[in-house]
Amino acid sequence: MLDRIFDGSLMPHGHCLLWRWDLLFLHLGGDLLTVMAYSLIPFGIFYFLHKRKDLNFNGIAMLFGGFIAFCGASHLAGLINIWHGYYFIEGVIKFATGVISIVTAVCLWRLMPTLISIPSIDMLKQRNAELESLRTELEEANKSLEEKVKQRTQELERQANTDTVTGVASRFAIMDRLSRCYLEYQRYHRPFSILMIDVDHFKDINDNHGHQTGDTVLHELAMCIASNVRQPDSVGRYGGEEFLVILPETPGEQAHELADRIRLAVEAMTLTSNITITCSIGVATISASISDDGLVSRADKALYKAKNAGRNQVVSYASGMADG
Ligand SMILES: Nc1nc2c(ncn2[C@@H]2O[C@H](COP(=O)(O)OP(=O)(O)OP(=O)(O)O)[C@@H](O)[C@H]2O)c(=O)[nH]1
Repeated sequence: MLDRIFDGSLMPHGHCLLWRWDLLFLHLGGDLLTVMAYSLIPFGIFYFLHKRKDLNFNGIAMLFGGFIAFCGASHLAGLINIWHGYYFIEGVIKFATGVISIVTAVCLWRLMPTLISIPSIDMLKQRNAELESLRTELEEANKSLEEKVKQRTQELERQANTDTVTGVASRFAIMDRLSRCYLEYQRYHRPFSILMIDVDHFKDINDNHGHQTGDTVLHELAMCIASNVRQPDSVGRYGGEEFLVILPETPGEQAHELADRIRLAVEAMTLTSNITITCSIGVATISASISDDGLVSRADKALYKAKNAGRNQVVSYASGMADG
């Protein structure tokens, strides 16, 4: 059997071409170029697949590469057979080429729907443009959402920091300011004072004129206090009819003077409800021995003293008063 396969004694193909140089040149040149090309193409395919591992056409590409390689081998056998008669080997190679070609063709047709569904460059460009416009829309929506969140956060912060009845700082905000003043005092030794202001007999206003009027009085009082302090000072509602004023860079004596100015201004105030009110004020100044809470407690003690002494007066905390 092997003898038959490797029997090169059959008539070489060159005899059919009558060994004419022009025919030999055409067959030889054509086959040689084809063999070279058919050897390079499979390598090109394998190199491409190696570089593009994301493509899922490995099977068909390998078949295609194999089919080309076998075609090249057929042409090579044809070349050899010009001088030798190995037609059996050429036949085997041709048959194998035929089989692999048919398999490749069948696989190609089966793959056709997938291949056709691969989007064209134009389709990809159009999809890309659609995605770009979608991205722009999303960015704009995101911007407007961020703006709304920012506005809402500012609004919530404003609500948390502002007392709704009086319009001055809420208890939370004024206590926060006090903590910061205290930290600054600890770090830079900047003195500051506080005033605790309380309306005298405010309960009577509520009882005689109603809660609504009471609210209006609190609002007008807050505005009066705010208009009598400097820009760096802070006014906040400590609770009920009590107001806390923080006076940065203000020693006790100046704070007392300012408190008395406020007291007089409140006394002279013309309220929309035609009521007159007075207030009592406790003054305390920071010192090394106390905390911010201790300072509030001292102002409360001084206020208590002012109330007990007959109201409508200012009392500064003195060391004789017991700390609360
Ligand atoms: N209208 C109004 N009244 C309030 C508010 N918060 C507290 N009050 C009232 O303020 C009054 C405080 O009364 P008291 O603590 O007895 O003090 P006072 O009547 O001012 O008497 P002295 O402080 O001792 O001069 C109470 O009647 C509370 O109901 C508020 O937001 N609005």
